[in-house]
Amino acid sequence: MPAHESNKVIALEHPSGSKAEIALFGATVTSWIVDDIDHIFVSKDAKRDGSKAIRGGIPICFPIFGTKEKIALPQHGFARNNYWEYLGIVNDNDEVTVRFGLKDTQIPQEARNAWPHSFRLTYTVSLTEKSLKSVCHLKNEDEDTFEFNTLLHTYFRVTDVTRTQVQGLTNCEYIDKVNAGAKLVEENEKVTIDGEVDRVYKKVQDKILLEVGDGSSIQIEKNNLKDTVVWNPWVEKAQAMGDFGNEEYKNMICVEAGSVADWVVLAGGQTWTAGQTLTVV
Ligand SMILES: O=P(O)(O)OC[C@H]1O[C@@H](O)[C@H](O)[C@@H](O)[C@@H]1O
Repeated sequence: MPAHESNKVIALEHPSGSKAEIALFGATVTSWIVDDIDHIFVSKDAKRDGSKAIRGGIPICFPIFGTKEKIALPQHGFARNNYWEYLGIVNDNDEVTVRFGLKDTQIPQEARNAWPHSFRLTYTVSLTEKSLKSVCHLKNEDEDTFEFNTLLHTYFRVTDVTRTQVQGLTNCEYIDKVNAGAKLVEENEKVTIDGEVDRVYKKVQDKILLEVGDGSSIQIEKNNLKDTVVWNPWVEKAQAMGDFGNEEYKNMICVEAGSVADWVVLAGGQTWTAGQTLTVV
């Protein structure tokens, strides 16, 4: 991709005034504005030249989440680190939809060697007055079965993370990544943030609610995704990240819908569809 196109962004506008922007790099949603408020966080220090996954927005983790010993891919896989093909916008009265595509032939040979499968990933982002829907369609173009993980790594913009609350995780088992991977059960009715949090909640109900802390809430509804990751880097991790401001942990919370605790198995020739809808309520 020529350098001048490396930060190319597709803009969506709905007749109601809601707006969204999606970067071709990683097909990463970088803005979602409803009633003049941008609900998506992107760091002021995010790299926007294709040299690194965009720090913020909704990067897509695929085909792995985190790192995997046996698969020599960078953390969270290759989908967020490559340019996707722009497949066009469709406008109808109720929603504006854009489509992007990523195939194995579009990713570097090194990544194809690490995860040697033929696939076609189509990603649609639809904007309505109050909602943003993201859907992944994955086709296994091999004859053999493959396994993968995927996750919509959504960074929400908040004014004070200590005032946010996540509702809907009660009684879910979770892996506490800041506690040596301890397996715990969520006992709180609402999850709050007052320190570093990095948890993989398993088998989560499809509708959960993020109370932003200023009176507004965002409903996060996932479809065909089992798990929810909640992440805030807090002080030390924020300082350690080169593409994240030292104080920015106060203004974001990641609530990430995915299937990451177990592999998803997709037989040759089959298609798998999953996604999330965010709605300002
Ligand atoms: O720095 P990255 O690769 O974008 O990852 C950010 C975070 O992403 C979260 O989803 C993970 O649970 C964290 O462990 C990780 O630190």
